Amino acid sequence: MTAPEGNPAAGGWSEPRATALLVLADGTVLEGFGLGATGEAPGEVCFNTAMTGYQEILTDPSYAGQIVTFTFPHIGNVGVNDDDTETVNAAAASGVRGVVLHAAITEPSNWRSHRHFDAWLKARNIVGICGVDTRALTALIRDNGMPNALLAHSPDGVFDIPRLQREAAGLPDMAGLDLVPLVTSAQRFDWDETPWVWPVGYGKRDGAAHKVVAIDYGVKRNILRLLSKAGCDVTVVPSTASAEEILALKPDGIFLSNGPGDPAATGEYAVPVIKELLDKKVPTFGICLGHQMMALAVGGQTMKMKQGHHGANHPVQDKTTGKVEIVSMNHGFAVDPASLPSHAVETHISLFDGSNSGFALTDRPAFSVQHHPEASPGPQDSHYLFKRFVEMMDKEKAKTAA
Ligand SMILES: NC(=O)CC[C@H](N)C(=O)O
Repeated sequence: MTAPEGNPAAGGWSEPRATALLVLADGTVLEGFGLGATGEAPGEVCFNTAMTGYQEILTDPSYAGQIVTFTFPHIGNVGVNDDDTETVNAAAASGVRGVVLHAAITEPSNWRSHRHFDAWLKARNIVGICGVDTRALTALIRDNGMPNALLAHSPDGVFDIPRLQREAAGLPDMAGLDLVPLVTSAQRFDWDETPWVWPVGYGKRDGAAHKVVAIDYGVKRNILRLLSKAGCDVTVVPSTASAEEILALKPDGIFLSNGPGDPAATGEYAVPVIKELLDKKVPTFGICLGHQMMALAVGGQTMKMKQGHHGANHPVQDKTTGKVEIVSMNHGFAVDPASLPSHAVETHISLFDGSNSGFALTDRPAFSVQHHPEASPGPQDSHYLFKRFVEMMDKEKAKTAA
């Protein structure tokens, strides 16, 4: 345990007392200092290598059921603001369960900051720990995979360690977990009557708007923003919407969102709907979980990754153009490219490990990517994919008009 400088909870350098523990499923206990909400948070521990964007990461509903370890040591020092939250659905306020930091949170120093990061974590009920050797924890995840853990924060420093170890060992595996119900919207939002409708005129192209139905498996705000900016009228429907309900909205295109958990666990309700929509040849674009579910819908398979991809500087190659893009990634499952049928052509690959990062159908207007083209970790290399989706809808519309 490293006593973080300036942390009042540390009790000075001489006798720091742990006020938080990260208890891994194998019984390993990492001691540190509590921050954010108090209490106990169960989850799968992953690491994220991004140096910026902690607010976007911690409000991305795809992290539901997970505890995020930041490899970057200083997190929280630019505070939090009201604009960068990725959660759209208020009910999904605490997708992520916990946060593991190296250094203590400092006073915010940024002109955009509205709030102290620690107060924000508390308000969103996210349990946190700092003072952890996050390099060692990351190396452990790299070598052994993402472990389940209980993150306990108790300001009085009293912990029942054997119970925490027992409970951590008994947590369910992420593989097989459908976490979409935790984060999806509860009902369909009518285009004209919902605050989710992006204001008319917000970055829209003149005329020629496409009506896009976005299926919300835990959608990120910036995806809706960029769809809107690319010229789409967006209606958000819950993950349980039927193909019939969706088709009744007469969409020019379908968007399949990102989301948490195991894509294969959504096979009962989401995948058959996607299959039906694809069979109707409605132009379709999927991101991350949406990409994985689209692969399942065409008969492909997904698999659990060992350490997953969570970061903001992953190189991906667009095989259709040869171009390399620097992208944000956040996934613990991946599409097995060998399982894809012959009418699904791999379009993108991760240059870190060669894993699949996108495919397109050759017999239907549909494509999807594993990475996050909406994210802007500095580079905005993948924003062109929204344009590609709009051009696909333009083409399909021209076909039906002809
Ligand atoms: N960002 C996402 O949509 C994540 C997809 C899926 N839950 C995974 O971990 O692979």
